[in-house]
Amino acid sequence: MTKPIYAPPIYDRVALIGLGLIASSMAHAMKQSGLAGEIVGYAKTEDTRRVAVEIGICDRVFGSAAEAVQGADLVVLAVPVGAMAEIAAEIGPHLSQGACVTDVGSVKQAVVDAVAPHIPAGVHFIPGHPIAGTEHSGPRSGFATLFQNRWWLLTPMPDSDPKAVARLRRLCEAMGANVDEMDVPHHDLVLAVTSHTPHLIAYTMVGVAEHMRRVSNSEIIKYSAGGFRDLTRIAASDPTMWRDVFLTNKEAVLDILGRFTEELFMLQRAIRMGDGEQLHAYFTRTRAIRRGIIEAGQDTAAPDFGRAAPAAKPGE
Ligand SMILES: NC(=O)C1=CN([C@@H]2O[C@H](COP(=O)(O)OP(=O)(O)OC[C@H]3O[C@@H](n4cnc5c(N)ncnc54)[C@H](O)[C@@H]3O)[C@@H](O)[C@H]2O)C=CC1
Ligand SMILES: O=C(O)C(=O)Cc1ccc(O)cc1
Repeated sequence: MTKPIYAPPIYDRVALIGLGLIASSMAHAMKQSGLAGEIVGYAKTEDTRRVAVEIGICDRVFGSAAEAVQGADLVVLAVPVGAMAEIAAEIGPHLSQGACVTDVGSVKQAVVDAVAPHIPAGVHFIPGHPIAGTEHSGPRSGFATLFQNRWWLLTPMPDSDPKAVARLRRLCEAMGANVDEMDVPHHDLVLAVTSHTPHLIAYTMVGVAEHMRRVSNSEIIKYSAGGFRDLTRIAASDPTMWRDVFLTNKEAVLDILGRFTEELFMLQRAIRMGDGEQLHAYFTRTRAIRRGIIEAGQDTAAPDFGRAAPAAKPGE
């Protein structure tokens, strides 16, 4: 039998700030492959801290972020984007020299603006974003394979130390992700197209169904066909997280939403005019995009991840 090869951990002590879906998935992935010497955590509530120790995602937990980051060589900010500034201000004076601070926020410019001013000289700040998730939240919703074959975008600062970036890249890759580097404004525009506006459309469509009093709620559940069902999964995503995404990536989302509305009006007109040729040509182009995603091996459907993971208990 071949012996497993144990590589040394990439970081000696990782501090996870916020212990929800992404932090707990990172913890599971790091534990599984021995990527961190020790994992410590901070969560706002006593209940979440207790769960984190109970399910083994943290070796130690702290009641303040300031305490949790002390002595850590990697600090991961895994809270909603709107909470980053407050956390960064709290941890800034307690960061160790040479440590790396990263985050997993879905928007990057707002995080850079919120966090960078609080990072002292001698500490590396390398923002990041795993393009992987589910509609679940809380410490129990995480699982080790979440990042497998998914993109993890890093948006290093212009003066980021290449060695610190390479080390963080190594961690993301060891958790199964493919890593790309991108500049911050480009990240926010790309994600507005691929993630943020689609979520808004899902929220809207489910809202429309809810407002249609002619169709009772029981009928919506009973007859929900594939398309609507998929949208309800997305529309079940965490309200705080998504409120923050739309408030902080406002310009890019409004830009894409404007384009979306123009296309929608164009399709609406084609339907009214009975222009089947235009509808067929349009749907043929969109089908090619879907096939391209599958050929690129990027269709690791989130609904399966959701089913694989136990749902979080309320309040976690
Ligand atoms: N859920 C997803 O699918 C993905 C989320 N992200 C990003 O990851 C980050 C974390 O998201 P999840 O892990 O999904 O969230 P989650 O809701 O599962 O966990 C968030 C954690 O932050 C804590 N928290 C919230 N507000 C706080 C505050 N003011 N101070 C201290 N702690 C606070 C919560 O108590 C919880 O422990 C967000 O910035 C989100 O944009 C990135 C990729 C995917
Ligand atoms: O659940 C899904 O389908 C997602 O789209 C997950 C997701 C949510 C937010 C992100 O910033 C990245 C990925």
